Formats: sequence, C-alpha cells, structure tokens
Amino acid sequence: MTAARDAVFDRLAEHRRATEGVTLRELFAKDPARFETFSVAQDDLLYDFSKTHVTAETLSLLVKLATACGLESRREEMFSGAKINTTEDRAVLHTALRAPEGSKILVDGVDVMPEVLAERAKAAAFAEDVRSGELRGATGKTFTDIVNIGIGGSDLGPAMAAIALSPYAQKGLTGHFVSNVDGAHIADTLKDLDPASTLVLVASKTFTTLETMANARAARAWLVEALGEKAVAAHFAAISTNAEAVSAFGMDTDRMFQFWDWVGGRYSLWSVIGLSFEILIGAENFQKFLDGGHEIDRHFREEPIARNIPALMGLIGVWHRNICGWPSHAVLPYDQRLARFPAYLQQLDMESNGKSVTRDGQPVSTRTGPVVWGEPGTNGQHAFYQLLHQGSDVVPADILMAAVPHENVGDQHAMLLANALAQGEAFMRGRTTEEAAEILRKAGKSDAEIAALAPHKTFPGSRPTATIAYRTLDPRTLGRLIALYEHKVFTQGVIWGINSFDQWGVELGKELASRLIPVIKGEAGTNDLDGSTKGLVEHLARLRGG
Ligand SMILES: O=P(O)(O)OC[C@H]1O[C@](O)(CO)[C@@H](O)[C@@H]1O
Repeated sequence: MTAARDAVFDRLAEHRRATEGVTLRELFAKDPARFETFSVAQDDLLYDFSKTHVTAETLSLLVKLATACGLESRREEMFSGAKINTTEDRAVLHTALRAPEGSKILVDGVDVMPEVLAERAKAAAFAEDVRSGELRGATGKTFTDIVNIGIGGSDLGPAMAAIALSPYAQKGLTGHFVSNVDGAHIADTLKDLDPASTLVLVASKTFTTLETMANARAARAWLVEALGEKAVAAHFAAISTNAEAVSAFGMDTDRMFQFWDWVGGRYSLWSVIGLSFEILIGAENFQKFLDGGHEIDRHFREEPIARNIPALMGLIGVWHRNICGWPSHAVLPYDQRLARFPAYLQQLDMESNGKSVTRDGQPVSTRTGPVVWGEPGTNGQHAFYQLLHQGSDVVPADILMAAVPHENVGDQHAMLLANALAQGEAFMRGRTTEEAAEILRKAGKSDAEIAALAPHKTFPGSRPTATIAYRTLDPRTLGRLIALYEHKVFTQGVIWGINSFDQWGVELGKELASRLIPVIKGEAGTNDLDGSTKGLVEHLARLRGG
C-alpha cells in the first residue's frame, strides 16, 4: 500500500513541478467555469475549492491517491465498528452516536445501538427536566446556570457549540465552561453564581484527568460550603465512561451519564458529553444537531471520492501539506458564533494527526498534520491577515460563511459577506507590482514614489482558499460542519497511514507534571531535575517566598 501511495505521491510531485508557475488568476482566466467544476454541494452547503490550484489532473491524481491508500475500505472499517484504533484496541464509532433509530452497529458482535439510544433518551429527558424546572436544586430553586467542568474533548465541543448555537438557548439559562487547572478559571466562573441555582456537570471520559478532578473538587467545596453535603446529589451530575472512578470520586452513579471507550474524547460532543449544550438548546435541537452529523456520514460513505466533500477537504489538505509543502492551515469563519470553532478543530485535527509513526509503529515517510489555527473574520483581517497576504509562507485557508444571519443588524451581514468574499478574491488574485504602480500613478505619485512604494503594495496572490457556504448556522449545520472536518481528518490519517484515534503524545507532559507537583509544593527535592527546570523551580520558590 505504501509503495502504491508513494507512486501516486511521485506523480503528484511531478504534476506540481510542471504546474507550479501557473497562478490561480491564470487558472480562472483559462477556465471561467472553474467554480462549477470545482465545487460540490450537499443540499444548501457548498464546498468551493475552485480557488485552490487543483485542476482536473490534480483531482484525478488525488482520487488515485485515495484508492491507493484504501480510503474506501478503511472508511467501511470505521463505520462498521472494526477496531481501527489499534494502539488502544478500540473501535471508533462516534458515527454511531448520531445514527438514527433502527441502525445496527456491532462491536465485538454486540449491537451498540440499544445502549446509544437509551443513553440519548436519558440525556434528553434530563435536559428537558432541567429546562422545564421539573428538576430543581436542593432548596427548590430552578437551575439558571449550568457549569460544565471538563477539558479537551470534554470541554471544547460543548463550549464551542454553546456559543455557535446561542440563538437556540433557552432564556434564563446560562452555560459556563471550566477547563483550566489554573484556579482563576473556576474562581472567576463561580464567583457570581448562586449555588442554589447552579447545576454542575463533571465531564471526563476517564474521570481521572487532573484538571477536571481538581476543578470538580473546588466546585463541590463551594457548593457544600453554601448548601451542605446533602445538596451535592441534587447539584452534580457525572458524564463518563468510567463508573468506578465516578463512585471513587464520591459521586452518585445514579446521576451518571455514560458513553463508551469507542468514543474518542475529541469526537465525543455527540455523546452525553454534549449534555450541557443539550440543556441549553433543548433535546429537539440536539437531535437536529445529531441528524446533521449523520447526513454527512451518509455523504462521506456514499458519494464518489471526486464529489465527496470531506474526502476532498482531506485530499486537498494533503496536496497542500505534502506536495506544496505548506505547514499550516487556517480556518477563518465569517460567522462570529464560530469563534471557538478553530480551537475545537485544533484538538480534532492536531491531536488526531500530529503523529510521526505509522499504524504499525514505523517512522512516517511523509509530513503529517499541519498546524491548524484561525480566528473569525473580520477580526483576523485586522490582526494576522497581513502575513496571509504578504508573508513569506503560504497558508491555505478555509473561509466559512452563512448566507442568512440570525439577526439583521442594519446592513452588517452584507458587510460581513462582502469581506469574506473580498478576502477569498484577494488571496486568489493578489495585485501585481504593475497594478500597484498604476494605482499609485493615478493617485498622483511621482515616479520615485511609485518605485519606492509599489513593492510594498504588491500582493503575490495565488494563495489558495476553500469556501464553505451554508444557509444559516443552525443545529443541523453545526452538526454537518463538525462531521465534515471529522471525516477530513480521517481521510488524511488514512493517506498518512497513521492512527488518528490515539493521543500518546499528551502523556509525557502529564507524567512529568505529576512528578513536579510535590517538588513545587516543597514536599520533594529538586535533585533529579534538569538544570533549567531546577533553576526555574528555585526561582519560583523564591518569588513564592519559599
Ligand atoms: O475526558 P477526559 O478523560 O477527562 O480527557 C480529556 C482530554 O484529555 C486528553 O486525553 C488529552 O490529554 C484528550 O484526548 C481528552 O479529550
């Protein structure tokens, strides 16, 4: 398989060498129908990749690459519950979490769907009871504030989705998301809350994560101080795969919502990890979110690769990363409520594909996941777009936009869309030195001034972007967007031959932090530490008055 893949990589590299000088402007000039050829719709959602350098030949080679790597068979393995996360001996079935009633998905010969549906119903009933006031705090007050304590996949998803779908949130209910072990996070969150009307959800797949357990203890102490030990059961719920750890922590497993080891943390928003956000938007909207994800599962599973949006996103990303050699990828939502979407995608993409060994433990022979980053437009325009337009590195980007806003504030949505489109156009067209000189000439500048200024006002252009445009950011569309990126990441993992579903790279830091806690507290010595760490510990100790 690697040999077949590398042969296609070689052909792609050769194709790149032959076409490298061709600009995006030239591609559009040569083929005015590029937009029709190089865009794919899934209902109202359009993926336009015409502003990348992909041509019919590139596309055909990328499809060959997918075939050479067995994308279709690996995709089927995932959907059918095979244990493709080999280092943890686990199936990868976040797709089951959004599968409709009547689906049958086997893990070790057992259909997981009855449990999935039962837990989905239990979470929906709980969410509705909190929303209606049926379920109340220990003193009889209805809940007004939902505090989700989690980190990584147990935080980023619900926190991102709560912002994205805030127009659907019930009035009088506020979501709070505490993740950082920095005590400032929990302290700032709790300081203005009334314990009597606060519901705390402790979300952790393992229920052993240092940050989450520390914050959960702090929240518990805060509640107990105000309402007494007896109030804990009414104000806390646990979300985990680990019932034993939940009871060891002193929490009632009756108030536990469960998911399964075949759900990766960064793929868990679809499970009961989404409970905080489900309480905010309601069970009906949460179901629409799941349905949106499932629509993309069907699209990914059924569409031919050349018309398959997540597969194309993945393959074009491989083209940018491996063949063009561009090391990062920006996500630029022109949709303020997707403000945390780039951060969410950082975990999804970088924790999945930031790997250097193949599935069988051999060093990879290609570059793997890019650095993923981004901020909403138009804010990014006034911050880092300078580099995107004129910096010495090319940064391929996704530009996301909704046709219809939730609120019509004057003509601001037209302004937003105009900016989004203008940026895509500017990245594509650029501005030649001659064009810059002409503008300066028309502005009455002298020849000397033109010569001095024109290079600074030149834009290289030919910087690729893909645009994802959809009707409106509703629950279904958020589900579709997330699932698109999940399958993009999957596609790339298959091409690179890596396991996208483990995350061993986060362990070393955790181990060293556990060893350093007693050192910082002065309960263990510094002798075993390297010179720098020892020096820093001692410097901090002096500043702390130790
Ligand atoms: O849900 P848990 O088990 O607390 O883990 C939180 C996060 O920590 C990680 O394991 C990384 O440290 C992520 O993969 C995960 O989403």
